[in-house]
Amino acid sequence: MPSLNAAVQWNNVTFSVKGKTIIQNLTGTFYEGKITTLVGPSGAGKSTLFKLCNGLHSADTGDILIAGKEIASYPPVELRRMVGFALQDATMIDGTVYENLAMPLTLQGKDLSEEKAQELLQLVGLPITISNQSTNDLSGGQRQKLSIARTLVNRPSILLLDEITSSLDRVSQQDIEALIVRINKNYGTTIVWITHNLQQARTIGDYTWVLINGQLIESGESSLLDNPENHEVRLFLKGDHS
Ligand SMILES: Nc1ncnc2c1ncn2[C@@H]1O[C@H](COP(=O)(O)OP(=O)(O)OP(=O)(O)O)[C@@H](O)[C@H]1O
Repeated sequence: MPSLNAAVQWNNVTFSVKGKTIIQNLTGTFYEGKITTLVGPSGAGKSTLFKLCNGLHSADTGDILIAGKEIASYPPVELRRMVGFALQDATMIDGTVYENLAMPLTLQGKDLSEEKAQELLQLVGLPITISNQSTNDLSGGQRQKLSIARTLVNRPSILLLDEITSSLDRVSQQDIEALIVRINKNYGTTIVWITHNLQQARTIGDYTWVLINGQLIESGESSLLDNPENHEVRLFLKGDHS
């Protein structure tokens, strides 16, 4: 394997809520500039990993290193800029496309130029003419594209995607998949993508993690999904686990 840098390094990370262990002694790497897909049964702890990764949760024990530095050493604002987060429901403020796009900068007391807004809309495949339209008029696929464009305003080096295509039709899904691959290739952005769609995990991922009961049961190149070594992973892939 060519030598790869760690964008996020997990060393023996454990995290509990109200006495219940949610992430157990997890060690692994999200590689810089690569797409890692994250699969596992419902409740396995996938979204919790993301919250640990952008500072919404703190590990009880173990270390999380981002670009080689302990996560707690980053000021929260810098961490949120470095680590972008897009969710399934693509929450919008009540306002125009432009206002939503500008929001990450507005919150920092900065402006988003018209040129930059247009560049981002074009990048994600939205017509620049919708800039002044209300987000209420957008389709599900358009909202998700806008949500992704909004995370790119801060030029994150790591992008966490939590089931961003699960409520979309097949065509919009493929559109978003192509967009994420484009972002990864054009900007070298490290992508981590939680998905319940195993076909998507296999085709989009360079690497895949299988998380079951808070444990990283198997990880490696995404082709592992064709022939996993672990019995529990085989059961999960057959649909016997969720
Ligand atoms: N704030 C909380 N308080 C109590 N339990 C929590 C909390 N957050 C998460 N959990 C529990 O932690 C476990 C992991 O949840 P998480 O949302 O990370 O799983 P997931 O793999 O992302 O699931 P899904 O695929 O259904 O989204 C679940 O059992 C959940 O109920």
